[in-house]
Amino acid sequence: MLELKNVSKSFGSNVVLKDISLQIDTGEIVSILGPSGCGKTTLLNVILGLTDLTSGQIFFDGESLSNVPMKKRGFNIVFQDFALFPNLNAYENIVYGLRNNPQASTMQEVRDLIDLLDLEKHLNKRIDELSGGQKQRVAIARTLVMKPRLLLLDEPLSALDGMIKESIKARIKQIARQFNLTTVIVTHDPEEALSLSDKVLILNGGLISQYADPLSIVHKPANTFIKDFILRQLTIKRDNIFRLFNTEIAA
Ligand SMILES: Nc1ncnc2c1ncn2[C@@H]1O[C@H](COP(=O)(O)OP(=O)(O)OP(=O)(O)O)[C@@H](O)[C@H]1O
Repeated sequence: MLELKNVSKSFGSNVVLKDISLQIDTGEIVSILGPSGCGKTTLLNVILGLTDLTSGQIFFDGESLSNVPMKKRGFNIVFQDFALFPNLNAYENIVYGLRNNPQASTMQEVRDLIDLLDLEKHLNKRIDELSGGQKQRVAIARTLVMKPRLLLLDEPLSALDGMIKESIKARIKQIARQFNLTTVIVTHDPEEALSLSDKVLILNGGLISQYADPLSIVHKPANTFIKDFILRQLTIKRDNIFRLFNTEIAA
């Protein structure tokens, strides 16, 4: 279980995270959702250990991470731009981390991941020969071979469209379930957050606006920000699609 207790973060006089307390159970998928600049990436970086806290504490399975540096946390992140090595092919990217840590995964486990992410036919391709969805799957495989205790994903779907997005969503869910892997995802898209996650953490101005399961957010919004910002986007989308499907074509 990941637990944040009264976490705050300031950059100079800019207070970006304000007294964030929450728990994420092992194996849960949690999305961090909110408008631009509300502190989503900062919260992800604070969990990862890339950014120091100003105050508060983070615990993982009861252990305080206050003095645990990023490399020793056993957490791993997939960055928004995938950060793949352009001079290596897809396979070399996937196994890159095993160079210094060969015991992290067996070759059979690597093969199983390649299979799970349907990457077999792309292994010899250069990174610039891969589509966005294929790059994303290589980036996820590269992270999973290291067997992270916690998987962090920064806007994993924002560069993808249509059915590719749906297929990556399904794979993220499958991975979290299969490996019982706690997964934290940053997104600015309410539909994505509510359809992908067990729980959604909605931030507004660095404060928790609501932290609940998707159905509670939709049916019991905690405040006007959730109603006016988050739910309004969804109802407009729903109504647009509903109108299209319910309008007859003139004969
Ligand atoms: N290293 C930094 N130094 C100074 N200020 C920073 C730093 N990182 C983030 N900030 C500030 O913290 C605030 C929150 O930024 P953050 O990137 O966490 O927001 P976000 O919700 O992820 O935004 P977006 O959706 O636009 O990526 C912003 O005002 C930003 O300018």
